[in-house]
Amino acid sequence: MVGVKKLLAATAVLAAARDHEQIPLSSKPFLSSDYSCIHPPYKVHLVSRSPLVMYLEGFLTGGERSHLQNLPHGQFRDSAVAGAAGSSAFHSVRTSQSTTVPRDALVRCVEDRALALQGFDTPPEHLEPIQLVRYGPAQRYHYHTDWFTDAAAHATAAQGGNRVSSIFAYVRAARGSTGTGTGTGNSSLTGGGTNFPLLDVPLHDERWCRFVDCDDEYEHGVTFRPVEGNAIYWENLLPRDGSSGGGPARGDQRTLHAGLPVVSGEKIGMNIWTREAPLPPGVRGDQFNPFCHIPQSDSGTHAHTPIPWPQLMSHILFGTSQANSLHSSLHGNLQRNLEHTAAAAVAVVAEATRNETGIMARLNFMGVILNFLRSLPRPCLCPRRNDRVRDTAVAAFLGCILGALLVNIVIGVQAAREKKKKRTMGRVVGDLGGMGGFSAAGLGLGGFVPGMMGGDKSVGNTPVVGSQQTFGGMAHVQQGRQLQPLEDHLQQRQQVIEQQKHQQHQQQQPKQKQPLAPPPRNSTKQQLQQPRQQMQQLRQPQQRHTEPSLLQQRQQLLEEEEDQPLVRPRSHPEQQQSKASTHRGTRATSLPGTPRPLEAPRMAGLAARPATRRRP
Ligand SMILES: O=C(O)CCC(=O)C(=O)O
Ligand SMILES: [Fe+2]
Repeated sequence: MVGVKKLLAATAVLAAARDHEQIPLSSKPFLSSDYSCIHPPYKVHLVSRSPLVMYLEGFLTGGERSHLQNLPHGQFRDSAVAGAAGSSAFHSVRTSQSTTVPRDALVRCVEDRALALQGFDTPPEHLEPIQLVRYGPAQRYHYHTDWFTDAAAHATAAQGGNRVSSIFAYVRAARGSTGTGTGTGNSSLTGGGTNFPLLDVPLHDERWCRFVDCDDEYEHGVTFRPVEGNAIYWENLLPRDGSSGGGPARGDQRTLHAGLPVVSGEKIGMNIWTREAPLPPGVRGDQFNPFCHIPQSDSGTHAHTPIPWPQLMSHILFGTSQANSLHSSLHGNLQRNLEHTAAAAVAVVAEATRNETGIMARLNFMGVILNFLRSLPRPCLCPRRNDRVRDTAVAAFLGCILGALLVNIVIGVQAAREKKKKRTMGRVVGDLGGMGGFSAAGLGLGGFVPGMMGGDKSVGNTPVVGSQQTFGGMAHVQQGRQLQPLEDHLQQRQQVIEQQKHQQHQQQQPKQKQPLAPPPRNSTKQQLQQPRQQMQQLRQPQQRHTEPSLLQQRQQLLEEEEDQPLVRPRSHPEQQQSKASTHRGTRATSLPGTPRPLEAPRMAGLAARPATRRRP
């Protein structure tokens, strides 16, 4: 027993040291016990009623932003998108990097805010783990929807259904890398706006220009400028009107959007996605994992209240009364806190068999293993990457076997001295099996089994079922034939723009080439109205078209356009800044393969057209 106690003491020191290490420096202030969740008085501005889009001014506090900005760089991985048949894939449609955020007190505070925004009825289990996405120069996220277009693969009832809503918040919009920690504003970020091409909202008031690119063409929909701390909220699914026949809710195509390329500087955004139903156990990372579990207080705010492990271990080692008190002190959390329940059970059994020294030693050692596993740093047992879960689980398992061997050798030596060889050998074999099984069970609860079930469900930034990446809509890009609805929208939209530009081009032809009667006085209005009517048709939800088209074509056009930015006359210095801030030149008007219109008439046409959002 003396040896075991020494082992306990060593374990305590090791665990305490690791517990200390696990908190990154930048996170300390927010993870300390005196952190309290205070929601900022953010303002809500309605952008669109249908689809519901709201602009949230000041959604994140400065402290929250700097905490999120200072996450270790290594945690960001190349973003993946949902592939066909439920797989995920890395694709040029998303060149940014992303990571999920550990659910510390600060992150849970932001989660609570996101839930409160959506009413008080959405349980936290509907929230996907919060995702950060980081863009450097030239990085972008092409047009996509956040709702899963391939619902059968990503949005079954068992997977929590589809994404009801999205909140995209600007965590950082500044120059340089987050490593410098100088997230002081967005003065040096250019590009990186969030564009909703199918949003049909006339934002005429000048006050919008702080948040949207007022200099943008009407046909481009709405481009939100990346303003630190602000966020966009939108609803992804159409209201159920009976036409879905009790089937899955349909996604709203008007929520198509893109993260436009960053030209210079760095942008970090944050995705908070809410599902229709609770996510399966394990996806949120800390719900059914006894080693990672953080109980929820009665008030609904999350509180991390584990019993210090040395205290827990002393309960296990000494006597029933402590075990009982431990049991009662855990009463409120029993159902959610399997770890403590298991430890208490070990203590109770140990107490009941106190007279049997051998059994006592074994049970105690099991308690030690349990507590040792529990005392390991959370990134170790609740790692952010699934492969680390596996590695750690395997390593811990081997450690347990070794530990069991050691104890049994000690017991064996003692027993041999007492000349009870036969009995000892039986006990050694029994101990090995028992402890190995116990260790496996503990590890299973601790993350191994959740990691195996359904692939990757632990918190992490590797491909994980429906939670760790932006999957929405990107199955379109993977499989051409699935692209149809959104492609069609984009192609038709492109055609409308094309047509409009063509008309303008015609109008700009020298007079001698148009010897016929001058156009009626309202011709300009007609020109503008016709495409606008067409655009409005496009923006109707659920409109289906059958002509084939390619989303990539539009992306190629955008790239071409960025390579050759247009110089346009600007009337206001703020307009120039606004334009520069999102790097939105006029979009190309021709399909790939067709010659680009000549620059001069195109510019002349643009100059003649009062189609920007900003009104005089
Ligand atoms: O970066 C942006 O502006 C938008 C990002 C986005 O839509 C996403 O991550 O799903
Ligand atoms: Fe998105």
